[in-house]
Amino acid sequence: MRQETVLEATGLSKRFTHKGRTEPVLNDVSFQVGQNEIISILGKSGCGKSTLLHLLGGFERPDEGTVRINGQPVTGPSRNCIMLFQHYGLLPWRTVLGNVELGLENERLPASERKERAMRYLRKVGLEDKAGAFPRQLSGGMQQRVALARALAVQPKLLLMDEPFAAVDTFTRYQLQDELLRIQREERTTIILVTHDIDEAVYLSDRVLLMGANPGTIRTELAVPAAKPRDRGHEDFLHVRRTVLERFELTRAAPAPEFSI
Ligand SMILES: Nc1ncnc2c1ncn2[C@@H]1O[C@H](COP(=O)(O)OP(=O)(O)OP(=O)(O)O)[C@@H](O)[C@H]1O
Repeated sequence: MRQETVLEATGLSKRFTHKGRTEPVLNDVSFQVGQNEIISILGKSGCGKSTLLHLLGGFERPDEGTVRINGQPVTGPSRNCIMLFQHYGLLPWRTVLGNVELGLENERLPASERKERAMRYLRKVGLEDKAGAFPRQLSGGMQQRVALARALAVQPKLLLMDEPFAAVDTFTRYQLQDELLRIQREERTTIILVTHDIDEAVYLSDRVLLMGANPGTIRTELAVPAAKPRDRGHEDFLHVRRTVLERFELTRAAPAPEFSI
C-alpha cells in the first residue's frame, strides 16, 4: 500500500550572494517523503544539506521550486514542521519541564494538560525524574533528549533533524539513535535527517538521499531494506553501508572520487 505523501519538494534551487558574488547552493532538488518514513540526506560538508532543511522548514525561501507539507505550500515556519538542531537550543533559565512546555505555550491548552503532555514526552525519553532540573545540570545526551521531547510534544507532521547527534560521544549517539527509532515507531513521526555520518544515515533510514556538491543536487536515492529493529553488525546493514561507500567512491578499489564526503 502506498503511504500518504507528507512532504513534496519540487525543483528547489537556492543561490546565496556573498561579497557581491552569487553562488548556486542548491539546484533542482526534488523528492517526496511518505507518512511514517525516516529519510536521511547524506553529503559532504558544504554541499547544501542545512540549506535544504531550512527550505523544507520554511526558514528560508527557495529561488525556484516549491515545498508542500500535506499538500499545503510552505511559506514560513509552522507547527507542522519542527526542527531539531545539533546544539539543543534549550533555554538555560527554564527547567527541563519548562523547556518542554515551551513548544506548547501557543496552543490553547489548560496549564494542567500542557504539563501532563510535557511529562508524557519526558517519560518517553526517560527523563521524567529530571523535570525540575536545569539544562546545565544535564549531560549533552540528556539535553538532546529534552530537545527531542520538546519537539515531539508539539506532535508535528514532520520532524527535521540537522545532525542531531553530532555533539555527543559515540556510545551516547548509538543510544540516542535507538531511542529515536523506538519513539518514532510509537509516535509514527515522519522524519527527515541531515547527516554526514554514513552509519547513522543507514542505521536510521528507510531511504538515503546522497547529495553531490557545487551546486547541491540529489545524485542517488537508496532504499535501506534491512529489517527494523536494525542490527549494526547484520549483513543487510553492512551491505547497504558498503553500497553508500561505493556510491561516494570511498572504497579502496575506487578510482579518484567524483564527489566524496
Ligand atoms: N545565509 C547564507 N548566506 C550566504 N551563504 C550561505 C548561507 N547559508 C549557507 N551558505 C553557503 O551555502 C553553502 C552550503 O551551506 P550548508 O550549511 O547548507 O551546507 P551543509 O552541507 O549543511 O554543510 P555542513 O555539513 O558543514 O553543515 C556553503 O557554501 C555556505 O557557505
